[in-house]
Amino acid sequence: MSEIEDSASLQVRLAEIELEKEKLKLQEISEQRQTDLERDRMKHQHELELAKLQLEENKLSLERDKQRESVRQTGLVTAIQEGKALAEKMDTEPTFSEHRTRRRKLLPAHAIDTPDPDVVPVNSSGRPSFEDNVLSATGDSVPVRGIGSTQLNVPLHCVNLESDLVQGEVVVGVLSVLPVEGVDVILGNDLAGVLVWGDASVVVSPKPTSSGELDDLAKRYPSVFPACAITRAMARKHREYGPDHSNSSEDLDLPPQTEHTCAPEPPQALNALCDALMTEVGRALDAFEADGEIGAIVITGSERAFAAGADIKEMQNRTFQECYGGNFLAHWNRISTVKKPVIAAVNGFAVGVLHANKTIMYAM
Ligand SMILES: C=C(C)C(=O)SCCNC(=O)CCNC(=O)[C@H](O)C(C)(C)COP(=O)(O)OP(=O)(O)OC[C@H]1O[C@@H](n2cnc3c(N)ncnc32)[C@H](O)[C@@H]1OP(=O)(O)O
Repeated sequence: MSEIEDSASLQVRLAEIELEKEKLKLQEISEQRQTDLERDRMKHQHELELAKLQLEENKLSLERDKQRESVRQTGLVTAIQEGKALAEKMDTEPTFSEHRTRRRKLLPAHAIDTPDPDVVPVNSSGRPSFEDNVLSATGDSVPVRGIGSTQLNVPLHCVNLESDLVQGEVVVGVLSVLPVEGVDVILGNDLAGVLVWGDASVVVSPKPTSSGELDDLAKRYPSVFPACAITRAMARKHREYGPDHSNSSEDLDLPPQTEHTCAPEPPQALNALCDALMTEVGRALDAFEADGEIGAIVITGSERAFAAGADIKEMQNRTFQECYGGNFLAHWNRISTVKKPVIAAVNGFAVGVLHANKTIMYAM
């Protein structure tokens, strides 16, 4: 073979190889396309399946809603009819709840029969047969105080109630026996709102709940406790109507009261705590503390004001340094060192700074 022929056949071979390579590439691309197409097809089929299932579910749910609505309508009619009959019966036959019905007519709620699996069916007596249908149980329970303060754990059930007070599914605690014969469901205020109220009764002659026995402290300090019980109202009654009309000290067998009046000169309507007044208060406190007959001290003011605070007229010309350095108001501290109980019977304005047992109070 000549060299030219060799070269030509080599080139042909090379061209064939190139061709082969191109063919393989095309095949690869075609296969890839096939795979992509197949994947897309499968994906679309899957989506279609899902859409079909969703449609089916929607249809079922629509059907169930329709059934529920129909049951609700039937139950409502039944409950209204039963309610009317009961209301008529209640009008002629007063029962334990007579006082309630006089104020507002209450109709008992009844559980109604329903094909819905999560609602309790009722038996022929109208009482829900909870034991027969455990599907109504929520799985929860609540502690309830029973007779004699015993604690019961009451299972919670989901029931369908139809009454004038409550409609629809509610969660209730279930007891095998209810305390009132003929009553199947007792509604609390949380379900029935303000339409249900307790059996509050008015006591015509109230009796004190305590035995009237004095406690230990009252026995140890007999003069202190009755004195502490004297209120401003009693003191005023004593002042206004005199001892003859005051039933306070005599009826309670209190020790005699000592009254001390401190009035500034000239008298100030609002008891501004001027120097003279506070000096007089200090003197009275000394005397009361020394008097063994006095167990406690009650400080009161006038009808309009307990006190108008420090006397502004006295203060107005003094500088801060004068007040602070000169122990201005130092004699006020006497009230915080009294060892007997001091009670403030406050009426009207109580302004400024009050010292009481080392506590400083701002009041108005
Ligand atoms: C220990 C310290 C530093 C303190 O206590 S500081 C607190 C000092 N006290 C005050 O700032 C209270 C001042 N008083 C008042 O804000 C008003 O009088 C009150 C208590 C709200 C009552 O008001 P109103 O009912 O309108 O009565 P009002 O007409 O003001 O007072 C009646 C009279 O009491 C006088 N008065 C009232 N508070 C007074 C006071 N703290 N010092 C001297 N006079 C006083 C007042 O000047 C008036 O006198 P007059 O009839 O001669 O004009």
